[in-house]
Amino acid sequence: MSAEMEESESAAHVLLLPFPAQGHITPMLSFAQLLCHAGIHVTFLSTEHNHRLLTQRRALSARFPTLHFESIPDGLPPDHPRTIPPLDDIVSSLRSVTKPLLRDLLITLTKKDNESYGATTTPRPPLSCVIIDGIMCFAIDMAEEVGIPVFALRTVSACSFWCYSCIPDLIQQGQLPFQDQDMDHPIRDIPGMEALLRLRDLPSFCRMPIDHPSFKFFMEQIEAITRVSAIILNTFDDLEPVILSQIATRFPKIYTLGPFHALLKSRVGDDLSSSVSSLRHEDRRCMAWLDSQQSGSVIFVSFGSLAKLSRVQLLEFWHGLINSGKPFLWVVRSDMLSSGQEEHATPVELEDGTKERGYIAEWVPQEEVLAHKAVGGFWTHSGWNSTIEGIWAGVPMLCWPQLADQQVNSRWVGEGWKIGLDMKDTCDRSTVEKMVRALMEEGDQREQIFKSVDNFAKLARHAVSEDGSSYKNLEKLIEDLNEKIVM
Ligand SMILES: O=c1ccn([C@@H]2O[C@H](COP(=O)(O)OP(=O)(O)O[C@H]3O[C@H](CO)[C@@H](O)[C@H](O)[C@H]3O)[C@@H](O)[C@H]2O)c(=O)[nH]1
Ligand SMILES: C[C@H]1CC[C@@H]2C(C(=O)O)=CO[C@@H](O)[C@@H]21
Repeated sequence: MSAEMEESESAAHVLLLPFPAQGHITPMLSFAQLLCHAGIHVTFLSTEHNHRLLTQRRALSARFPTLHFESIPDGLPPDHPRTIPPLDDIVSSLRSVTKPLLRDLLITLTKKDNESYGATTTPRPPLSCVIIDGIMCFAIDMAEEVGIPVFALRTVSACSFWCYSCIPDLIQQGQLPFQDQDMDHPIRDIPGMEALLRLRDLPSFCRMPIDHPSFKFFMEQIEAITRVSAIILNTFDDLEPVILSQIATRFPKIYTLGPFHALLKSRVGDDLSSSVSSLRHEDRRCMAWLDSQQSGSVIFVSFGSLAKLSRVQLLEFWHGLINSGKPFLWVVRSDMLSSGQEEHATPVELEDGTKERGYIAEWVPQEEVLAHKAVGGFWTHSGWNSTIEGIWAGVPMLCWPQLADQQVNSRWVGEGWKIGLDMKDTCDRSTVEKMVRALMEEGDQREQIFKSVDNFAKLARHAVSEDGSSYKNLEKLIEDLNEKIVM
């Protein structure tokens, strides 16, 4: 046996299982690169559909020889739109089709002579750990059956994760479900955020009846994740210290490694493209448009990869933006309009206002956009990746949350960290105009927000530096994974 082989057999081999959506694949792939950079073998298991869309995977494997991409069917027919929500189709096919196939794969990968498995050429040591997305808990059964330790990477903020974890308590106390109640009613019983949340700030599924399949899905995940050996979070200690200590009362092992994209740059180097995990084609011409704008003048508008707008909402947002008089770069995905909402002619004042001071793109290199000096504000749906990217870039945020954790994040942005304004549950053009002006125009409010986000941006830089918490936690995780090798 060659020396290289011996070395590779003594390394850890981890299987990563992301939930099949952009906001979950991006952090999982950054995490994969961090592990590979430390010499750990990673099998990155995507659904066949997303595997095909990850066009940069060959370049990534060339850069990280211990990164192995594999794919598995999601069980949906080829012509299924795979839009989420709704969750029902994907969740039930993952359980019925993917789960048994995963079991077979785990059995194969844990064998000592699995080197020839799959299309990759670099040999892999036997699998020693599975790290699932924290909402792919069906995989815990399979890993337990095969006898491999399971960790969970939760792609939401610590505050959202904690809030989810406390939902069974709120149900037991009779605070949930709620009906016809004042949405500003305070929720006082989530330890660590006693005076902060109102009913409207709870995860969006709390607005559903508790027998709704999506509510049940989240409850199952909340329960199942308590079985994993460790939790990995894309946050940093100085951002959510109180909440992290609350989480530690229920989850004894937590690794906070965020912001992942920044830790990756700090560990691996600055030449990494932030777009390697993109499932969509990016319109890079927006960068030249930004170059032509004044410093701090542009509001960047992006609602992530899943949010849907009705035509009425889209028009209200558009009117509000135009009426604010601010230059804007807006990501309008072709699948963003809710189905059943036909296209109509666009009002001429919107066409003209956009030509004058707007740029609409299908998808952009968001991290680069946020780092551009022309960008002075970020109107976001408060997805966690966008929020932590916004914090890293030190850009004040305007929040319009829609789904799941976004309701919690936006409350923390507005009232917890005071790094932005929360516009949840409203979308009329005059509110939009007022909020955009408040975010972008000089004044006490903007100054306070800017100071606060700048402070967190500095703390984030410290976290990923050599003596920072995320950097050190990664070292600890690598050490722990290397100790878990099944020989
Ligand atoms: O034009 C764009 C728009 C977005 N992005 C990137 O796409 C990701 C979007 O992630 P996120 O902001 O978290 O939004 P979603 O795609 O909506 O993510 C889902 O997954 C997240 C992680 O679990 C949750 O926090 C969100 O609520 C959930 O909707 C980010 O990395 C963005 O940089 C681009 O690169 N270009
Ligand atoms: C479509 C949603 C299912 C749960 C995911 C989520 C989470 O709590 O992890 C947040 O928003 C969406 O990405 C997912």
